[in-house]
Amino acid sequence: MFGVVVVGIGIAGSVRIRDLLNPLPSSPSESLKLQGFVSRRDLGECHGVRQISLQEALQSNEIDAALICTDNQNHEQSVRSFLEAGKHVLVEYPMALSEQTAQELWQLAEQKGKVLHVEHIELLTEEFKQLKKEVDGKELVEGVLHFTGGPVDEQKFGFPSFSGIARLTWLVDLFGHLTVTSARKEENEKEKSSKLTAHFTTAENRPLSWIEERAPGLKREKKVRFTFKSGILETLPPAPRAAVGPFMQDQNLFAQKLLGQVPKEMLAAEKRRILHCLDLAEKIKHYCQH
Ligand SMILES: NC(=O)C1=CN([C@@H]2O[C@H](COP(=O)(O)OP(=O)(O)OC[C@H]3O[C@@H](n4cnc5c(N)ncnc54)[C@H](O)[C@@H]3O)[C@@H](O)[C@H]2O)C=CC1
Ligand SMILES: C=CC1=C(C)/C(=C/c2[nH]c(/C=C3N=C(/C=C4\NC(=O)C(C)=C4C=C)C(C)=C\3CCC(=O)O)c(CCC(=O)O)c2C)NC1=O
Repeated sequence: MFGVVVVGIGIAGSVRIRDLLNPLPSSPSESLKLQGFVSRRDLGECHGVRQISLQEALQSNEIDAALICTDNQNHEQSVRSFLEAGKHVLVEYPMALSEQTAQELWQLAEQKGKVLHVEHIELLTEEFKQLKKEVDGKELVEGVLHFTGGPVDEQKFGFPSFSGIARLTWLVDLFGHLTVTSARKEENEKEKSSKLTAHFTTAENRPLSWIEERAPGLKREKKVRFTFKSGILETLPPAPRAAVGPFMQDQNLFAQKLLGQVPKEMLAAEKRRILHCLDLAEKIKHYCQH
C-alpha cells in the first residue's frame, strides 16, 4: 500500500480525490490509499478525507507519494519539496515552466530513487486514440492543429506554449521529433485574448503549425487539418465513450510505476517525449519574446 496526499483542490485535484476513493476493482490503483489533502483554503473535510498541512504531508511516515494538482507556477516548488522529503510524485502537466527546471527535477528524482510521473491525459482520451489510429502509417504533407478555449491567467499557468503543452504532446506523439522554425504571440490585454502561432518542421522536413487561441466565450475545442499523401483529414474522427476516464487511466499508470511494473524502456521514452515537448515550448517562448 502507498499512502498518498493530493495537493491543490481545483478541478484536477477534486477529480483525483474522487478517483482515489473509487479505484477500479483489481486495478493497480487499489494499492493507493488517500491519507489526506493539502489546500491553502480551509476546507476541513472533503468527501470524508482530512485536510492536513503541507508540513504534515512532507513529514508524515504514512505518506509515500504526493499528487501535485496546483496551478503550473507552483509545480516546481511542490515537486521539489516532496522529492526532497523522499516521496514519490505525480504532477499534472506541464511538470515545470522551463526545460531546465524539468531536467533538474528529473535528476533529483533519480538521485532520491523516487518515481516522478507526469500526467498526460491528453494521450489517454478516446478522441486522441482514434486520431492516432487514423494518422498511423500515413505520410504527412502538411498540417495544422488549432486549439481554442477560454482565457487563462499567465501568472498562474505560465506562457501559452507551456500551459498548452497538451497540444505539443499531440503533435509530437503523432509526428515524432519536431523543430521550431518560428513563432509569434498576439495579445489584447483589455479583451483578455491571446493567440499563439508556432511553426515546425518534422524530421522529414514537412511543415506543421500549432495555433493556441484564447478569448472570453471561446469554446474549448480542437480542430485539425492534416494533409497526407493519401488524402486530407479535416475533422477529428468520432470517438466512443471511454469505459475508464483519462485521469483514472493515468492514476493506474502511476500506481504501476510505484509497483515497479513499467518497463525501463517505456519510462525512458516517456521522459524523452516530455523533455522534447518542454524544449519546444521553451523555444517557442523564446521566438515570441525576441
Ligand atoms: N482541469 C483539467 O481538466 C486538467 C488540468 N490539468 C492540470 O492540473 C493543474 C491544475 O489545473 P486545474 O485543476 O484545472 O486548475 P484550478 O485553478 O482549478 O486548480 C488549481 C488549485 O490549486 C490551488 N493552489 C495553487 N497553489 C497552491 C499551493 N501552493 N498550495 C495548495 N494549493 C494551491 C489553487 O488554489 C486551486 O484551487 C494544472 O497544472 C493543469 O495544467 C491537467 C490536465 C487536465
Ligand atoms: C468545463 C470546463 C473545463 C475547464 C475549466 C477545463 C480546464 C482544463 N482542462 C484541461 C485539459 C483537459 N481537460 C480534459 C477533460 C475535462 N476537463 C474537465 O474539467 C472536464 C469536465 C473534462 C471532461 C470531459 C482533457 C481530456 C484534457 C487534456 C487536454 C485535452 O485533450 O484537451 C486543462 C489543462 C490545460 C490544457 O490542456 O488546456 C485545463 C486547465 N476543462 C474543461 O472542460
